[in-house]
Parts: sequence; C-alpha cells; structure tokens
Amino acid sequence: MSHIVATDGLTKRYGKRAVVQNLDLRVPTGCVYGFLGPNGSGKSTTMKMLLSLVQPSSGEVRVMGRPMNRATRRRLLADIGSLIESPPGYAHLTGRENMRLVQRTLGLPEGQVEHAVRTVRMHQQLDKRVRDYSLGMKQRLGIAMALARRPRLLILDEPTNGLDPAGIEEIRELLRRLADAGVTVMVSSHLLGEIDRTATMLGILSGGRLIFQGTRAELLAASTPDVLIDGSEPERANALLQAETGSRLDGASVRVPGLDDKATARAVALLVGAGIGVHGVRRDEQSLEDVFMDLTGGGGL
Ligand SMILES: Nc1ncnc2c1ncn2[C@@H]1O[C@H](COP(=O)(O)OP(=O)(O)OP(=O)(O)O)[C@@H](O)[C@H]1O
Repeated sequence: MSHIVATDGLTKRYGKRAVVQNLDLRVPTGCVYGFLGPNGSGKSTTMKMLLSLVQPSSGEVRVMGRPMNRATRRRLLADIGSLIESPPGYAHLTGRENMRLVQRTLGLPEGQVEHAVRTVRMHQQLDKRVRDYSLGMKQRLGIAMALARRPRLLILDEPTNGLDPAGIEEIRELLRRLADAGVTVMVSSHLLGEIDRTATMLGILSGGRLIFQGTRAELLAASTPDVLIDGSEPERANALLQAETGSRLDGASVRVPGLDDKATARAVALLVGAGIGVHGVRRDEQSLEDVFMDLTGGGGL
C-alpha cells in the first residue's frame, strides 16, 4: 500500500518536554485519515511538522515518497493544501477578494479558484466581507483557499472546532466528496464522533504518543469489552473478583473489565467454586466512543 505521509520516530521536544514522541504515522493514499486525541495531545504540533512549519527534534517525515525538510518544502507544499489553527483570510476583504489574492500569489488559472469555491459551496457568499461570515463560512473559505492549488493532500487541523451540528455535517460531507475526487485528507479532531464516520483510517494520539493506528473495525477489535456476570449473590461475587480484576457492581450484575476468554472462564470457576450460582455471562456492547475513551483515559474529551 502506498502512503502519502509516513513518519519514522517523529519527535518534538520543547526544552526537556517531549510533546510528540516517536510517531510512526502511515497515511494511505486516497483515504480520509482521522487524527484524534484530547486537547494538548500534540496533533497541531505533528501537523505543523508534516508541513515543515515546525522543525522536528528528531525523526523523519516523508510526503509523497520524498523527505520533507527545509530544502524540499517549497516543492512539496505545491501539492499540499492546509488549514492550521484559525481560518485564514483578511477580515476586511470579501471572500472574492481573498480568493483573488490566493490566485495571484500562487499564479493559478481563474477556473481553478472558482472550482475550489464551488466545491465548498461558497459561490453565493463571495461578495460579503469575511468579518461578516459565520465561523462555518470562514472555515469553508479557508478550505477553498487550501483547495485552490488542487492539492493531492489536504491537512486540516480541527476544521469542525466551534461549529454547530449542521456546520459539522457540512464539513463531513465535504471531506467525503474530496476523498471521492481522489484527494487524501488528514483531519484532526478531539472528538471522535465528529470524524469517525467520515474517516477510513484512524490515528489516536495521547500524551504525544500514537496509541492506535488502523481502521474503525481494527479499533473495535483491539478492545476487550467488559464481561457482565449475573449470579445468585452479586455482592459476594464482586468481593471475590474485585482485587484481581477491578470489577464493580452494575445493577444486579458484576461488571468485569479487560477479561479475555480464558480469564472469564477462570472467574466463573472461582465463583462456582465458592458456591455462587452463575446463571449469565455476557460481553457488554461497546461503542467506538467507549474504546476511544478507554484508550485515551477520557482526558479532555
Ligand atoms: N511553541 C511551543 N512551546 C512550548 N510548548 C508548546 C509549543 N507548542 C505547543 N506546545 C505544547 O505542546 C503540547 C501539544 O500541543 P498541540 O497544540 O500540538 O496539541 P493539540 O493536540 O493540537 O491540542 P489542541 O487541540 O489543544 O491544539 C501542549 O502541551 C502545548 O502546550
């Protein structure tokens, strides 16, 4: 599989503190890559290193098969569109004037800029000043600016931040359309729910480390859902299991986290051996959100 972005041991230290540690990112060409993690986990710093806006302390970034560094940056950036932190654009100018600036700066044909504006469905809002735009409109104009150069790779840092549900859905739909048109999109969020249905690959960052990278199905498979045990004496059963497994009472059931099949059989044998009647053992249904919360410890989510 070809990767449009690949990093090896990518690390950023500020003073003694490593804010991004040893990342081996693999972004397959043509996917929507959801880059998830709580606030402060290092997503923006990583994206800035991918764009060579921040110099890595160690490790390597390869984009489109080439090393990204100060020397190669200019050429590689010609094929990358990005939106990092607040939306760009001069507030006192209209959308059209801002787009014209982008066109002139990059020396682009007019049709290309118009196509970018239509893609984000902003063509009817272009004569308003940017300061009168809603946040969603500003984000969409920012994405149009990033798209104007017809990038192969689009890097978007929290494009849904601060948007209402309708605005979030618009961005989601836009990302899907871009992916269908062959653009690889890397998009960060601190909320799994904002991108999990759009992203085909997920990378999860926690405390500067990549704690998961793979598909949604792989993420679900990587988790061990809690086991719920129903029996004749839930309190005594919980007391027997608690020290070793961290179990707790959940209604009339005993909820036991992190048990694989063998450990489940051992727990049941222990209870039966202690004279407790076990009449039900089942695995809890787990949502992707539960798995994400488990992995990141729920920090900042
Ligand atoms: N220039 C800098 N100097 C020192 N520390 C920094 C600098 N830039 C970022 N950090 C620290 O690095 C950590 C990661 O920040 P980063 O912005 O990459 O996280 P994030 O996951 O994008 O979070 P957020 O969504 O809140 O922006 C934070 O603790 C931040 O304070």
